[in-house]
Amino acid sequence: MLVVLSIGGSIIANDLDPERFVFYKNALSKLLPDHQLVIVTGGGKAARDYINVARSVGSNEVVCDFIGIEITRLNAQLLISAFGEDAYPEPPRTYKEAKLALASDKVVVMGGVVPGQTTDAVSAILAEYLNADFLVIATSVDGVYSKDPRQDPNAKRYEKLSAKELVDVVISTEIKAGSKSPVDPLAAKIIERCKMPTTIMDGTDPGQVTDLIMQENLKTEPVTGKHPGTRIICD
Ligand SMILES: Nc1ncnc2c1ncn2[C@@H]1O[C@H](COP(=O)(O)OP(=O)(O)OP(=O)(O)O)[C@@H](O)[C@H]1O
Ligand SMILES: O=c1ccn([C@@H]2O[C@H](COP(=O)(O)O)[C@@H](O)[C@H]2O)c(=O)[nH]1
Repeated sequence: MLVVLSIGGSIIANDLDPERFVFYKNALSKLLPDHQLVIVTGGGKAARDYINVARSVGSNEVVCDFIGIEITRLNAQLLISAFGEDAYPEPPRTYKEAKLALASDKVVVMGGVVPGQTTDAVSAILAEYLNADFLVIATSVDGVYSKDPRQDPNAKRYEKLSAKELVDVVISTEIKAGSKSPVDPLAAKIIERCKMPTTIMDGTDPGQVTDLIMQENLKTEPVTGKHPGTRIICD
């Protein structure tokens, strides 16, 4: 099964703890015999810090985005280092490079591609382009809520959403370098158009991410009977 996994920078790189990269690599390595993996890493705190400085000194949003992209690529390089020989040695800079890299049968890890989007959109576009079987967005929140749960304690968490409903929830997200959202609007629109089976979940425990991918592959139900995160239903 070909899986595209977006790992939020907030999950893997917020405090730049090397253990987080090794923790993720160890968990995901269990998938390698049966899965092809393309991983897209986000920028996390470092990206937001750099973007804030750039904005403060007068950079426009495109320049801020380019700076964010560089940080996401640095995080990709750290994860590549953790995977060692199992990973393609460089983060691809384009979608086409990613497809070529995948032919190596190694784990492909990359960051951002072009301004005006986030790494969520990169992962959704890659999933469509590569005809992936499953897209997982591992982020810092346990699913999609009716509103930002950090701003509104009454926000409702969705276990399932149609792709159209996902678009409606995230469409008002600001298109601004460093913006916070479980998925950006472009990613949601791409998931809708290509009907990509997708789960958006808390990525704090990479073991849960790995378990979910194995269950998806075997078409089995979780032992607990409860699916993690929010499942996007595409019909
Ligand atoms: N409708 C919503 N449902 C869930 N979370 C939301 C919603 N709207 C905004 N958020 C916020 O989005 C945040 C997740 O986005 P964030 O950009 O931090 O994640 P990431 O992609 O994992 O990391 P990074 O952007 O650093 O790579 C949550 O902490 C939450 O506060
Ligand atoms: O394709 C891309 C990917 C990222 N960016 C910019 O980088 C930051 C950090 O990425 P996250 O996915 O949010 O962690 C993002 O906010 C954008 O400013 C980009 O422009 N293009």
